[in-house]
Order: sequence, then C-alpha cells, then structure tokens
Amino acid sequence: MTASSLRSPQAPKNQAKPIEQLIPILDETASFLAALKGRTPVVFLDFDGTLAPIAERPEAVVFSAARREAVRKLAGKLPVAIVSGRDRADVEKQVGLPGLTYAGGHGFDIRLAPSGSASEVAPDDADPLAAELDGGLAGLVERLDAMEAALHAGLDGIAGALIERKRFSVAAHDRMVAPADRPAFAAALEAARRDLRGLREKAGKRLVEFLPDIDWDKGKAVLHLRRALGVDGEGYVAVFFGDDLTDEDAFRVLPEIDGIGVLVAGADEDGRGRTSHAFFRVADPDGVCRLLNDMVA
Ligand SMILES: O=P(O)(O)OC[C@H]1O[C@H](O[C@H]2O[C@H](CO)[C@@H](O)[C@H](O)[C@H]2O)[C@H](O)[C@@H](O)[C@@H]1O
Repeated sequence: MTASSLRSPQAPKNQAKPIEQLIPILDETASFLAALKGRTPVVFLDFDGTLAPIAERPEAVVFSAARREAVRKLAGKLPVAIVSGRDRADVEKQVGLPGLTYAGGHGFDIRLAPSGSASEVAPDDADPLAAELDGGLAGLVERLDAMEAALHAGLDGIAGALIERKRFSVAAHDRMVAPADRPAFAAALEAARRDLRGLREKAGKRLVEFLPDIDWDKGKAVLHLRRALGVDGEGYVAVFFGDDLTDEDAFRVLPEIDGIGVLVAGADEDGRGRTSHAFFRVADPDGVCRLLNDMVA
C-alpha cells in the first residue's frame, strides 16, 4: 500500500472496524508519516499497554529506559500529553518526565506543561464537568468509598482479586483470578453494581472500573487539551496512541478534528474486543517506541 492509496483518516463516519482491517504501521511507517500531511503532530499517549507492556499487577509495570528516552526526545520537539486511567500522581511517577502534560483518572485530573497550571478536578472551560463536580466532590468520595467497601465485601475471599482505589474511581481486577473463580468474581461485581448511584461502569483490560457518572472521558480530555495547550489550529494534527477500551473514547473523536488514532494491539487482545475506531495499528509498546523515534528522526 502507498500513501496515496490511504483511506482518509478524517472520513466523516468513524465506525469501529475489525482490528485486522486497521493499517499495520509496522510495514507502513511512510503511510503514517504521510497521513500527518506536513502538520505538526500533537502526541497523546496512553500508558498501560501502550508505553509499558501489561503486567500482572499495576505496580509491577516496567517503563523501560529506552521507551522513556523515546518519549523524552519526542517531547523535546513536539507537544506531548500522557492520558491515562491511572491517577495522575501515579502515572507521572511511572513516566518520570516532569516536563510533560499529564491527564490522569481518564482525563479527570489534568496538569498542563510546561507553563500551565495543575487543575485538580476540572479544566476551567469544561463547564459541564466543572459544574457537576462543583460542591459534589465530597459526595462523590462517599460514593467511591461505598463502592470500594461493596467490592471488598464480595471479592476479598477470591484469590487473586485486586481492588485498586484511585482518586476518581475504583477498579476491580481479575487478571490474577483463576478461571474457575471468575464466575464468583462476576457474581460479586453484580452484587456491587446494585447501588450505582452517582457512578457509572467502564470496562478495561481484565478490569471493571466505577467512576463518576459525569460525561467526561479521554476523548473530551483530548479536545480540551488541544485548546488548553493552544495546539488546535490547522497546522497541528492530534495523534492518539492507545490500546484499551477507554482509549476508544479518544479514537472516536479524532475524525471530528482530522486527527489520527493508532491502536496498540497484538495477537492477544486481553478482553478488549476485536474492533476499534483507530485508523492505524502497531503490535506493542516497542512498535510505539519505534514510531515515536521515526516522528522526530
Ligand atoms: O489508560 P491507561 O494508562 O492504559 O490505564 C488503564 C488502566 O491501567 C492499569 O490496568 C491495566 O494495566 C495493569 C498493569 O499492566 C494490568 O495488570 C491490568 O490488567 C490492566 O487493566 C491500571 O491498573 C488501571 O488503574 C488503569 O485504569
């Protein structure tokens, strides 16, 4: 395939396609670079499964020195934002590059860089989010506490079940649960979700997460960040790299802004499904790293 035979990434309708139909960048770096159309890339990077390979436990993940160096070099030349489901403090520590923009908690907690200011819960101009959170945060913490307690009540007896409490959500992981115990894990989740007041549920790779029932996600965070960083003009192109279901929220909005989604997906989907709204595909974090290096070569 040549660059000229590429379908347009900004096709008006962005329907989910089978992963096998996304353009594999491994052989198509030139096509990817051509799709930038000479614009300056604004690079949005998910963390788990994109910059660092998936590990058994969240704290066991390894972000290698080579990958960190690729991101550091990239950020020296282009605007770069890390957009993660992890708490911002957690992902900032994992990435270890203080000069970047970070959006943690699936975009609920944003810190702009280098001269921007940290905003704990909401970007100023994201009015619906600010309004919903205004004065409601205490209630939200109570709801997350209640959900965490319900999850512990059901899951603590199941070997390998992991409950991860974060600032803006609580996640239940079954990666280390034996297949024979997964029905019990599912039943405990079913019991916990009987009281979802103020919360909604999202699935990720081998996890179910309960977060504020507010219309905000990685896609909305990307749109906000482009404006907040002043990189939403015609000379820029948003490029989002992600591997998980929550990254689809970002892939879905990219056609609206003539942006480009790159799915990180190998043979093992790890429960993320077989379709995606991304346009290109790389196999793994090493592929991401190579591409980041190519973008600034
Ligand atoms: O948006 P991301 O940066 O990709 O974060 C998504 C979730 O990542 C973490 O969970 C995932 O990675 C773990 C470590 O590799 C793995 O054990 C787990 O099965 C994956 O779902 C993190 O623990 C979550 O809080 C993030 O929401």
